[in-house]
Amino acid sequence: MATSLMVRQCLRGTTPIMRGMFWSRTIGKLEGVSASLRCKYTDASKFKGFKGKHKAMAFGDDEEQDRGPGSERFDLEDAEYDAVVNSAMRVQKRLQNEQNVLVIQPYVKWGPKKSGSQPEYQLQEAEALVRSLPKWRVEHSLKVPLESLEKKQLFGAGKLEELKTILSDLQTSGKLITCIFISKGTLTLGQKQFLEQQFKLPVMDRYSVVIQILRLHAISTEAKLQVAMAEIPYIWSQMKDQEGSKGRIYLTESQKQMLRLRERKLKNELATIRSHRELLRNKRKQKAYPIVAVVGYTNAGKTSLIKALTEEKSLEPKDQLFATLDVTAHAGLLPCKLEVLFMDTVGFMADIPTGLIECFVATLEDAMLADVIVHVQDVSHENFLQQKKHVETTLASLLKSSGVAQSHPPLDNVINVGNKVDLLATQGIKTPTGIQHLVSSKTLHGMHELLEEIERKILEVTGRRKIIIRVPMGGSEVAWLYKNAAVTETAADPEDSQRMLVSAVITEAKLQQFRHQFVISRKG
Ligand SMILES: Nc1nc2c(ncn2[C@@H]2O[C@H](COP(=O)(O)OP(=O)(O)OP(=O)(O)O)[C@@H](O)[C@H]2O)c(=O)[nH]1
Ligand SMILES: [Mg+2]
Repeated sequence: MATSLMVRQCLRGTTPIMRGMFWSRTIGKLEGVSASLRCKYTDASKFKGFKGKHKAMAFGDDEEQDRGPGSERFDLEDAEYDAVVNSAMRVQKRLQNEQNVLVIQPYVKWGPKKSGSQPEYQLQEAEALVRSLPKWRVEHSLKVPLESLEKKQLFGAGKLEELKTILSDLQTSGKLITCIFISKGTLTLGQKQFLEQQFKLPVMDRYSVVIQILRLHAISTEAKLQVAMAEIPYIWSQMKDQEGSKGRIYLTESQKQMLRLRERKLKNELATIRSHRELLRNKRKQKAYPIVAVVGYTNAGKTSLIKALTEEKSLEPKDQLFATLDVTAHAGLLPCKLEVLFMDTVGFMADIPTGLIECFVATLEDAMLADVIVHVQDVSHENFLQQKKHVETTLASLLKSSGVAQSHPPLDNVINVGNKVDLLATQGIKTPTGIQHLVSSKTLHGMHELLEEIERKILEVTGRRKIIIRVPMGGSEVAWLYKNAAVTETAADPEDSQRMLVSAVITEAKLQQFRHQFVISRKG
């Protein structure tokens, strides 16, 4: 049901001939794979052996597939909840409006609480978060050194006066600031209320800005549920603060009950989706499609790289943080013509509160169970080494906490790829330490070499071999090979007109089976 629905959806816009081709080639072979159209690379010479045949498949963009058949629908729209989340996050209603934002990046100058990232880069990232929201723009931004980020009112009296003067100078110089983004994970409700009184403007923290972006970018049911789930710890934390510091009750008993019920329902719903996802994963494993997960820091070019590797036109890279929130799979061909699935994933980012990340961890399970992981890094970014470190540390801890590490080799199946090489000075580019391939998803530089490396790694980790085998013309051997291996080429045998040469990629186990069935039994 799920497959046929998705296939039907994906075939919209294709011609009858294409549809015919699709049904005959795909059904019973690729589970849940969508439209397959031929198209050429702009610079095909760079892609020897990779002719551009591809298919795209999006796990997570089909509701039936997301949820599993027969599951009940959970309505995310709830006026009572909206009232609660709006007051906790403050900005929902203003999301559609234009905002001129003053970005403040507080940072600890010395001591153990000093962040690993330099404040310049943290500020750049904070600005990029604001720019990821349509109609929001950075009117002014500044870094503020502090002794600690844990003070009750965040800023001391002197610093606060300084900031108020800066704000009033900006207003008098004609810059109309409409809200203040303090780029710290979470501000307590007390801090927010105090600062809003002082600045007479709405104040947002990193958690609430990221949630706004995620809400906008969530497309699939799973992503929407995950974002809804990610909001709940934030509301609880804001409520706790209000009760603790002021002794007032921020949520009524019925609102608390509503929140608990919503949390429970979301958990159940996500659990159902995840068990269905696991089922799909197992099906894919049975079909023996090797899987290449593409991971990396947000905006590194993961989606662009997959688009370049698969020619999948529907993929839309965007200059926004957290543009991709759904794990999607896109079929591509390796130079040996073996079909593989490239999985696009959610980007990583430093200084994101744990409550937020946790909701997206399960989405990354598919990536963690992949045969090969391509770690895309933006080598044109000044801070790319720090970004690399952040992704590696997070991936390693995800592997450990999810228990995947026991069943899967630790990150030794990773290929480190440096993307956006076209943005580096052309003279004397040196491959940075730890990077195996320098590529440009824009100019397609280095793509063929990368595909060859992916192929080498895939064959190694999945125990597959490339073989050329001589079989009787039209015999059952050929049919067997088509069923059990990836046949990449067939040709007439120049030495024997009764035989043909079949090139195939096959696992060692299947090769043994072939020998047993056709070579040994014939001898016997
Ligand atoms: N110049 C240049 N720009 C690139 C290259 N690869 C990607 N970009 C640009 O970088 C931006 C981000 O690209 P995406 O592919 O969306 O990045 P992503 O890693 O998928 O980002 P998220 O999904 O948000 O985590 C887009 O504006 C791309 O056009 C490249 O090789 N060269
Ligand atoms: Mg993306």
